[in-house]
Amino acid sequence: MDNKMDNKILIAYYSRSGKTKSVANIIQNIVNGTVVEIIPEEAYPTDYNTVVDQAKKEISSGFKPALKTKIDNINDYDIIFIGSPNWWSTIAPPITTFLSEYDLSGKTVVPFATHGGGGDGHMIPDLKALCPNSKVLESICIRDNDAEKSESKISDWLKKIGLAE
Ligand SMILES: Cc1cc2nc3c(=O)[nH]c(=O)nc-3n(C[C@H](O)[C@H](O)[C@H](O)COP(=O)(O)O)c2cc1C
Repeated sequence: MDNKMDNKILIAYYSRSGKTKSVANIIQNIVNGTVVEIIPEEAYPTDYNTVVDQAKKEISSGFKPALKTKIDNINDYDIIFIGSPNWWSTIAPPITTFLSEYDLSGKTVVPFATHGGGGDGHMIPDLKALCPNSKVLESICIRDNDAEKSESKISDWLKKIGLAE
């Protein structure tokens, strides 16, 4: 697959503290495509303990925060990378909103995640449940402190799943 020829790749991510953003940018450098940051209308608190508490409540109640980010042309994309930090072993609520707002049926979805030591928990089954009619490729999960220096790992993964040469 020559991704540099068709620009039908979307790389959508949520990142509160920049780690998932770094991974998104590394992916973009390799596969090209359009990077879109998923921004909630209300930013999450910068204080760690406050956001951890808030996230716990949001996740347990299934809260879907409104998004500032709107994608008008989602149907232009065939391959959609979706990046999230691990929050309480699952995807961050803005990603839950994103997957609920956009119908990705028939598209190829490529999850990527960052974590603080717990790996990807149940992020992938939770994500798959929100896009049941998509083809979900093998994901990658990067430790937060390794995000900026994970180029070769990311490149190997992209080759393995057939999205890089
Ligand atoms: C609200 C919250 C919950 C988190 N829960 C987990 C967790 O359950 N397991 C884990 O390994 N890391 C957890 N982390 C750490 C983040 O997944 C990790 O630092 C991630 O790389 C942050 O990504 P970002 O910089 O793109 O926001 C949590 C962080 C936050 C803010």
